[in-house]
Amino acid sequence: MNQQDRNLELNKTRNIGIIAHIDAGKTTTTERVLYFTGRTYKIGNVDDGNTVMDWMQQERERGITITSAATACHWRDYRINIIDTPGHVDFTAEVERSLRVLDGGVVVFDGVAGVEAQSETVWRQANRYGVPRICFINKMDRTGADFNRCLKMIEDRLKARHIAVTLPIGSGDSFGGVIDLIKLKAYSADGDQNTPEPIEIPIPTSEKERVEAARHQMIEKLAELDDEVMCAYLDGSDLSTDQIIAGLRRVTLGNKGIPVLCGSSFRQKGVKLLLDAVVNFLPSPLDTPPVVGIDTRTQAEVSRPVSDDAPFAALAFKVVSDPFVGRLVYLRVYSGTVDAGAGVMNTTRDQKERIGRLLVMHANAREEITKAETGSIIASLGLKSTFTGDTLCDPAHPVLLENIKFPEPVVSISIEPKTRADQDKMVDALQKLADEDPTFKVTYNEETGQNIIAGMGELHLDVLVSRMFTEHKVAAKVGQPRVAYRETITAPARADGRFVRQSGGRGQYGHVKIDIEPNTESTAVEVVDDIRGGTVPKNFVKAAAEGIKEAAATGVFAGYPMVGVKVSIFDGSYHDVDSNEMAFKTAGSMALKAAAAKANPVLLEPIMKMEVMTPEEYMGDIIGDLNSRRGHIVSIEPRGETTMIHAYVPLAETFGYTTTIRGISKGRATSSMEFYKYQELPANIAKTVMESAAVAK
Ligand SMILES: Nc1nc2c(ncn2[C@@H]2O[C@H](COP(=O)(O)OP(=O)(O)OP(=O)(O)O)[C@@H](O)[C@H]2O)c(=O)[nH]1
Repeated sequence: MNQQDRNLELNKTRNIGIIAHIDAGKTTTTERVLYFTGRTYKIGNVDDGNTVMDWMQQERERGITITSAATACHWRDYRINIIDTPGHVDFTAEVERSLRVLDGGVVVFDGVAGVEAQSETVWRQANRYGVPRICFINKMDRTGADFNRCLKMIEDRLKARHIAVTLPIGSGDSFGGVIDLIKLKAYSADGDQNTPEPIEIPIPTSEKERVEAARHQMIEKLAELDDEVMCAYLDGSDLSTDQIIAGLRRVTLGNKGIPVLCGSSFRQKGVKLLLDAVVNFLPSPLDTPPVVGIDTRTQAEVSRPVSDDAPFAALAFKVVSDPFVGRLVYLRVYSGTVDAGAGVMNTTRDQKERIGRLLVMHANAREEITKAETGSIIASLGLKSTFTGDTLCDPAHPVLLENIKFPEPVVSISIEPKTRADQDKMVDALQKLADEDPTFKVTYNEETGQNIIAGMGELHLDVLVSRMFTEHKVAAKVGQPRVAYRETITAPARADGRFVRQSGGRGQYGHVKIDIEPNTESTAVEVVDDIRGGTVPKNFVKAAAEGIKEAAATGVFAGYPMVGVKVSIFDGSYHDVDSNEMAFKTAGSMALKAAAAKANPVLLEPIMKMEVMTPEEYMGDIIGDLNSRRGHIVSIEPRGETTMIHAYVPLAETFGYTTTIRGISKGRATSSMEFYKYQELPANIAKTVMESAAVAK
């Protein structure tokens, strides 16, 4: 297909994510973007609960973004596909999956709070995916907002080379607009949606010197990072606007520097310049490297060019049960095109699938299309067994792209419906929610007869339980949250697993010898076949390895999954008649249990990285409370009139924390936390946990 036949030239497409810490203003910024790009005709406000992006009832009630809705809009003659990602770490899966499919990111910061811990996490995630970024220092109208402090924090905490391309005129109450350092123009506000230009004002005389210095600094930094700009700079010639933009684009795409803008989304200042920056500096799909996957026929690595003419390959990155249209699967098309109604191959599940309808999503409105092209982000209907992370491709050119990695849940609760009659409805609703959210797991505990749900934090589960009520009309009672402990070993050990039964006719015989040792590098349980001289046939070793893995998954001494263990099966014996795979599976499991018992087993507990922002007067009480929760205070920093406390706290001690700090601070302190790492549980607490695990059995 040539470029003219396309809906839009590929170089005029931007797939971006707006990513940031909770409350930095992502939703408000996205709303303004949608307004200026003409997709919404009324400005929505988060606080009134009428924004377009936060369309789920839950989000409206809580004023937070839970799912990342993909939405398409047009700016100048570019198409921008935006994925709104939530800032709450409990919903980290959303950020992870978005980063995987996006080409560029807009990182929004609160002008007062600056770089917060969660932004550091997201920044690191974005580094991992090599996503080029620009920054937007929002909320410059808030008292205490400080553009320079934010720049310094970007440098110190994110270790990023920032290049300020706009300057604020004043801040807080006197925030009067934004100066564009590239075009050397000042704007008081964005104006309405009928023009792409903001409302221009003369550069205030009092700002002239500062503007000159900042522009000089911008060009100098750019010259340091970009050879072409350096040449022009050394020539002594004045750089043109186009030269500066092209230089900034190269530096951003090369992840060498980060253009930084500022404004106030709420007051509609600086958002149109931000849109210009998105199209000027962030990559089009053509700027990203070709996607790499495995040819499932040959197992060879293959790369697919970013072209409509290449075979179709796409990644499913989100599943939503839409109450009106059904199961929507969001796809990022990496190469080729696909028609509505086409038969495709799901290589992750080795299954044929049929794409029904294709939709471009505009927040909560949808537009039907007949063909999805390379580089697009679209939603499809009709896919029955495609899940988040799956690859869809042309059946004649099968390719498997890397799956999206999600963290394992760290907290679980039991759940039962309020009325017996609702049991089936509840299970169905939970399955639908788990289908949408890869960090939410539903299991049934045979021993207790309870349904267990597990997720990334108390809030995560709380939101899912309320969604079950609002969207699926099932009311449920939940138990106390329980920590997802892990088992591991701290010393090497060796043991035999011997399973022998002799009862009448054919008996059972399985025997393996194993060595186990801790592996702090990984959370996996790795089993290797070290059998020499065929003392045990391969298929029996494989069965024993399966037995070891199964035993490790359900735990060997306290019923929690085992992590970080290396197992080597180095010897054993078999019997010509009595040996079979089942017997070796059991022997493997017995060997692991015996070896683990000798290897100083310990329980690990999840530790959360917590951040509390509080007025100074409550600091003492909050720290006292954190200490009583086995918390470890990492740092205390003044931030304007508030104080930021960083701490590590065991997850088990954080249940109900939001209510506690609300009490201590009369509602003025806020906290956020995210999973940090697993750490050995103190012996006295481990004893209690093991005793209660024994009782539950
Ligand atoms: N003063 C001021 N307030 C703002 C600005 N932008 C957003 N806010 C307010 O900040 C709060 C959080 O804004 P959101 O847009 O919901 O932030 P978010 O980052 O999307 O938050 P989550 O969706 O919960 O992750 C709301 O009360 C907004 O009205 C701004 O430019 N200035």
